[in-house]
Formats: sequence, structure tokens, C-alpha cells
Amino acid sequence: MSPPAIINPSVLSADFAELGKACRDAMDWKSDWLHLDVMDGHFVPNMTFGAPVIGKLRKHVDRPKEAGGLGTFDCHMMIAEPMRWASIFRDAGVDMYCFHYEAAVTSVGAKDPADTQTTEKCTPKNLIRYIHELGMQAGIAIKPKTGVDVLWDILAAEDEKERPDMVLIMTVEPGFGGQKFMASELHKVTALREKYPNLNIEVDGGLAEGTIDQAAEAGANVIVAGSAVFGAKDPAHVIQVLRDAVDKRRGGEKL
Ligand SMILES: O=C(CO)[C@H](O)[C@H](O)COP(=O)(O)O
Repeated sequence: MSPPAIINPSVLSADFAELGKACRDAMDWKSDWLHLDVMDGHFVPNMTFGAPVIGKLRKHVDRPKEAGGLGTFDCHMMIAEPMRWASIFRDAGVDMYCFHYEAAVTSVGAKDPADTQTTEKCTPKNLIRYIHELGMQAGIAIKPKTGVDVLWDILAAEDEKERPDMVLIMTVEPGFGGQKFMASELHKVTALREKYPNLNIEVDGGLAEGTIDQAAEAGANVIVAGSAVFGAKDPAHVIQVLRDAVDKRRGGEKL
């Protein structure tokens, strides 16, 4: 059986002037994790917030009791140099540091924002190892134009410290909330679930009551939803619908 449903509202669609309240609300609505979209204006054509804001949000939500537990801060790092910032976000209270494959393979392996000397290339496996050494879980995300095949070698890393705890399949082009769900990306989820029954597979972009069944059927269990949750009249109900869809697929039965 695939892993349990993890419902993970993206605060990108919340009122940024009230982010602390948005995080508390989402946990009251029975979310499992909170999805924090960090955008740098380089890797994606938009900017959001960084570690100082996340550090303040951490005071509104208790740290998870175990890795991947309730209240996990899942940071989707849409930034050009993910290795450079990992320790800063760890210090701010991030639990899952999810970087983009496309950013990792085009950046240097500097581990400090001020480091101008390092020229050694970053690799996904080195970055995953480093994230684990920092005490965080590691996620790796791919954009719609990136094939799932880039992940096989990383998931099969001989050393488990170089293997990701989660894979994120983007079902929109990263950068903005409220976009149309790309069902064309779900074959990646199916392929991953076939090979890795226990892997946390996250989908992000356009997930809502009308699209969750397809994603759950493909095998996704970590469900990011921004506008569908924060724009809903009854967010707790939406969260329950998303959870039921994943659980129905897991149990192969009607709830
Ligand atoms: O990563 C993101 C955008 O890059 C967001 O998490 C995502 O788009 C969520 O928004 P919505 O559920 O409204 O599509």
C-alpha cells in the first residue's frame, strides 16, 4: 500500500499580511503539513518570502514530533542556488527542504550566501546528503518540461543519505498559484509509484476537488493545494475531500 495522505496547503494563496493566522487556520482545518513556496525572482519569475518570514511562522506551528509528522514545514525552494541557502532555512525551522533538480544541476556547491570562491558544481546527490547532514528531510522537484528519467539514478543512490525522502512532480509551471492543472504530468507519478511503492510523491499545482481523483489514482499521496483551500468557503471540507481521494486509492475501496 502507498504511504498515507499528507494534505499540504500552500500559503501562497493566503493573505500575506496574515500568514501566521493562515498557518494556524490550516492546522485547525486538519492539514498535515504546510507548504511554503520560496521564490527568488531568478529561478521563477516571481518573488515571495525567505527565511526570516519562515522563522516567524515557525512560532505559530509546533515542530513535528517525528520526521514527516504533523506541522512539517515543507519548503518548496524555487531558487537558483539551493545549496547556498540550505543551512539558513534549516535555522529558520524548515523540516523538508525541497529543491528543484533544474536548479541543482546548474548551480555551484557553495554552502554560504556570501561564498564567492567555490566553483565546484552542485549535484542533486551531494545536495541531498548535505540537507540530511543538516538534519532536514530532502525533497527533489521537477518542472513539467523535465523528464522523470532524471530521477532514477538519484532514487537508486547506493548511499541512503543521498536518496530523497520525497519527489515533487509539478503539475503547473512553477511561479504562480491558481493555474490550470496539467494532467499530462501524471504519467511521471504513475511511473514513480510503480517502482517506489513507499515513496512520498507530492503533486503541486491546480489540485482541487475536480482534479484530485486523477492525481490520487496515479499514486500521489502528498497533496499541495493553494487556491482550492485558501479560496474555499469551507476549507476543512476541501481538505477532507483531498484526503478521502488519496485514502480511497490506497485502500482500493469506497469510503
Ligand atoms: O508551487 C506553487 C506555484 O509555483 C504553488 O504551490 C502551487 O501553484 C499552489 O497553488 P494552486 O494550488 O493554487 O495551484
